[in-house]
Amino acid sequence: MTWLDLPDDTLFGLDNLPYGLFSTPTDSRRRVGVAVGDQVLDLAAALAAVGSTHAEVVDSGSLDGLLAAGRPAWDAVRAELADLLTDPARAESIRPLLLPRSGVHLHLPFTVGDYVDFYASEHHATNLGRLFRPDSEPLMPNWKHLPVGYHGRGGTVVVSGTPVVRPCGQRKAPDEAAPTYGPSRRLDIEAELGFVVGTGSLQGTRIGVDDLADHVFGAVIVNDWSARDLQAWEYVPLGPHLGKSFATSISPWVVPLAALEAARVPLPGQDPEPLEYLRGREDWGLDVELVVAWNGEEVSRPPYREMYWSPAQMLAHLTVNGASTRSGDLYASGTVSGPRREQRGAFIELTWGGAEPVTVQGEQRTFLADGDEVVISATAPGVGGGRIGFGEVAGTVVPAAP
Ligand SMILES: O=C(O)/C=C/C(=O)CC(=O)CC(=O)O
Ligand SMILES: [Ca+2]
Ligand SMILES: [Mg+2]
Repeated sequence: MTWLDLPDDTLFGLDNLPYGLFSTPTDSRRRVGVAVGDQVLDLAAALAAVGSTHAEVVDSGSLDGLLAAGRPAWDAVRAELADLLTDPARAESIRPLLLPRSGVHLHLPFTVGDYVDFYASEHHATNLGRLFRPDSEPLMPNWKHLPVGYHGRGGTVVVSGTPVVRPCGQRKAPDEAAPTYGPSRRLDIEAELGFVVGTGSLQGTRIGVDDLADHVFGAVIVNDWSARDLQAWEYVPLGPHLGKSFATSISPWVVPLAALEAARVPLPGQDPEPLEYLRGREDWGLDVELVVAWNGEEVSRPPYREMYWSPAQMLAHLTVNGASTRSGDLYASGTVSGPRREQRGAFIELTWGGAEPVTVQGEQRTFLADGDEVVISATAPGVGGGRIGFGEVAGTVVPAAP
């Protein structure tokens, strides 16, 4: 029991305790915070107040220090947090270190290293295959043998709330004779989960499929903004490039892996059986439900539990060739889509390439217009039987640069 006055149905109870980076209007220092109820706890100050040896590691102006500190430190800090929020003797010293969340500004919580995006939803991959390659089998022959992915652009990962400038580039519709240059006419979203690497791995080594917990610190919601017209023209034969590299938004709270234990579910099933290096004890999926709101109206609920490849398989595959990983690396699942239309995590699927508009605030819509706002939120079962929240990742489209 906590001495805090938390509503029973809070998505930010003691079973969650996600980490972020905040400043306030009167104090511009960037401080690591922990979301609890509708408040944020100044973590370094709280750990210092209880004489924790970990106070310094979280006092570096970002989550970088804690990420690099490794699993024993992550577990210890979480245990200390649970202790100081439940021990009534701590209430007096900790209470002043809690601020209303509504009054703080949230920043990109860690320095993003390398960014990889997978393609782990069978439903999404099948839909996109049909839309992009109508004359071929929707799934390529490799798709059920390895988690398909590509290396993205870590430097353009931004925190929720950052405006997204409509990208320009080469576009060529199938009925056009030649490409033209200009603002994307088919700007889209991709609702995904992202996994944050805390402890990296050396070049020439690999991370085993059972070793996820030694490396992954936690998870965020990702919106992988995608310009479908740029993508369709540029992607053969090397894959996603400028159509996806202009902005990728993440939610400001990193939900620790420990908070997701009650959300673990078996994978929907893999056939054929994957190769040995992709088979392990950690082959769980996650029962995370995403909600996509377009200009304030819910348009879809992508279910993460439907994902074909597990977070552990994606990490094992990412390093199986000996590629190193670094603290702050981010790998995303790929668009989360379920079998039903209202479970699709990208508008290109939801509107079937623009042919079947959806009604948003009374208007028939296909791709994103300037001024549109997309908010993706997510929740999961919590350890205590309730639910935990990831918060949200929001972004508003602003007109292309002149
Ligand atoms: O199938 C294609 O050519 C394209 C696929 C995507 O755009 C999806 C992607 O970036 C990975 C994902 O988010 O699932
Ligand atoms: Ca993507
Ligand atoms: Mg709860």
